[in-house]
Amino acid sequence: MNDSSPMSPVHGYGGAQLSPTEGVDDFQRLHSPKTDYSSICGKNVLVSPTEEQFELLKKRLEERTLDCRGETIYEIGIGDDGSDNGLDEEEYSASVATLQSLAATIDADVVLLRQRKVEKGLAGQYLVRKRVDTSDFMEIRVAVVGNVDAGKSTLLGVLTHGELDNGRGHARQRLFRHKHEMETGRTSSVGNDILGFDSVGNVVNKPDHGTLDWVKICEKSAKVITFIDLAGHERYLKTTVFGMTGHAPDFGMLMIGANAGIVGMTKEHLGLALALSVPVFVVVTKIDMCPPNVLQDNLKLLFKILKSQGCRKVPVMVKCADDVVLSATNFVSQRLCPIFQVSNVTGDNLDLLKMFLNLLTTRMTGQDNLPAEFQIDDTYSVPGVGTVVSGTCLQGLIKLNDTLMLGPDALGNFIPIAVKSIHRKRMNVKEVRGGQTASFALKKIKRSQIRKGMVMVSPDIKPQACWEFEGEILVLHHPTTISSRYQAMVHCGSIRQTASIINMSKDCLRTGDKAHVKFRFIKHPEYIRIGQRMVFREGRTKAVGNVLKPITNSVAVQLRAKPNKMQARSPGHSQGNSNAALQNQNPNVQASLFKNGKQLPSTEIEEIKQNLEGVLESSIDKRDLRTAKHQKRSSNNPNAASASGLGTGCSVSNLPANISHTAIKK
Ligand SMILES: Nc1nc2c(ncn2[C@@H]2O[C@H](COP(=O)(O)OP(=O)(O)OP(=O)(O)O)[C@@H](O)[C@H]2O)c(=O)[nH]1
Repeated sequence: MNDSSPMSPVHGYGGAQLSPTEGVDDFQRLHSPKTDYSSICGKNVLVSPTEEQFELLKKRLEERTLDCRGETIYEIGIGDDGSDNGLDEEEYSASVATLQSLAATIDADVVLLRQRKVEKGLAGQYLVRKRVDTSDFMEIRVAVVGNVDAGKSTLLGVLTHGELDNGRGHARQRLFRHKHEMETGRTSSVGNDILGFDSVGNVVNKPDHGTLDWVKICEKSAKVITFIDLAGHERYLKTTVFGMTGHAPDFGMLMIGANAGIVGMTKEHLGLALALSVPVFVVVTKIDMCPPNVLQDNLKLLFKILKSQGCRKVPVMVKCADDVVLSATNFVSQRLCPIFQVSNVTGDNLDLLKMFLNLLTTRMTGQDNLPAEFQIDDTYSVPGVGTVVSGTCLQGLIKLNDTLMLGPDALGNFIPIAVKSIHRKRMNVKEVRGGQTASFALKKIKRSQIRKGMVMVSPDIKPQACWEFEGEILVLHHPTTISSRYQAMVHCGSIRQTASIINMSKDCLRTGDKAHVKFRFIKHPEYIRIGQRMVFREGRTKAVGNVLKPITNSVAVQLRAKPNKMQARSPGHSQGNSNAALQNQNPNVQASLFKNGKQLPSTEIEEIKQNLEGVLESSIDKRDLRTAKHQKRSSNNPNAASASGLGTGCSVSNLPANISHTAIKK
């Protein structure tokens, strides 16, 4: 059955997935035995279906709701080929009645979204959503971005607390998490706010004296929107990038103040969402206080930017309920960019925005039978509970008391760990599945052993950490050129670590260049997956791309870690930072290179080096390289010619003895 058939979801709804699970569902669907739905293709099938057709219709409905985590949108009165559209009033009512009985069999409600006159009568779109299950709900994550003062926190305050703003920051007060945020009115951290909808699309948030009870909201909701409130100020860009990558948002809500227009970080945030393939919708706030000509000029510029080559979006101004349905049902296609104009003070168009949020559907629809993967974005130590980690389940199903592999630690190891309890939005649950965020209380582990960027995965995955990985990047901005050894922060999922370029397919990269690049993390190994989106940035320098290949077969030792003060004072460090870095990275080496605070004689170091042959890889920083080159020149040793390969990360064992030795000594 194709998408335009009378009993099929609207085209594009619920289709796209995030990269980690991309393709898996489709593959399984294509290869599982298919049911033949050809007998329920006609636009009249709902008018009076036979028993057999009814069963097929029910099966189809169940499949579709399962696919979209509990809901789907149906079209009534649209023929397969699109040429014979519409039903007369009687047929239409009979079809709606059939849809309602079908929905009742799967414990779902039916809500009319949009009805219209077509060539031969009526056609309509209906939302079929499973009724509330007090222990489960669909979760959609929306990252809220935009320049400082665009009204992000205010809008979230108004949406989640149901009270309008006074134009002087009243509504945002409840959302601030830090004293300095209260004082300055600026968001600095990644915050979460939730908005719950029941099965018929009503908002369930009911603040009690200004406070929201998350558990109550979740119990009453069929769908919960989690807003990831990000900082607008440039100073907090690192945190904002982390929010966009680490919290795996389904959508981005770009906020623009009507009077200020596209200023400051607006373009930066839009570019970030585009780079991470997060579909974006725009909310223009403060329309109550903006002169019409300024608003028009700013909207004109917004349209121009969205349509430009870099964005290639189709902007759609949402002015009525029909526009909402059309844009929500076609939104995941990523081309469409719905634009709302709202006021947090007068409440103008907030209904349309709420309706749109109610219709958004998750982009992660992974299957439960895939091996579980959970990325950690925060850690806590909760009195009486112990160590708690929060994050997003990227795929699979995690149940209470499951044992998962947690890691990688500084040595790249994963350890088995049991899940003691699971919370979703502060609600105690027994399981969490792909696309949902959760917090786990863990057994027998200290908070200090866990960091953001670690993962918890099913032992079936046999996870491996990597120091190095290959990626394909596009440089969005760099004032001059990027060459080998350039270091910047890699953001990839919840990983946030400086990495250096060890080699690349071009000599140097300028703004707009694409290249195949090999990266090396400088502090510790990480768990990354093929196809993950990544951002590589330092200040305003920015490159985006994909992970092509984690290099998991070697535990590379880094010789370029910055010496910390302790190391600088250590006797070994007075002879160079390389040994200190070796110490940092590998306790096996740590024990051996220094004894009683004194560096071992070079012969012994050489011996250790040989023992580690085939295991350790090293990179040598600029200073080491210079020293190596200097040594090469002064000794005029023909073997030293291979030192030119140092920049690409030779292994210690491959280096000519004098050079590796010198590098270690230096
Ligand atoms: N008149 C009017 N004022 C608004 C509206 N929305 C927000 N404001 C005011 O704009 C100011 C800034 O709003 P915030 O919500 O703090 O802006 P923000 O985007 O969250 O700023 P950061 O947290 O620093 O990124 C506050 O004083 C709000 O009261 C609106 O629709 N109309």
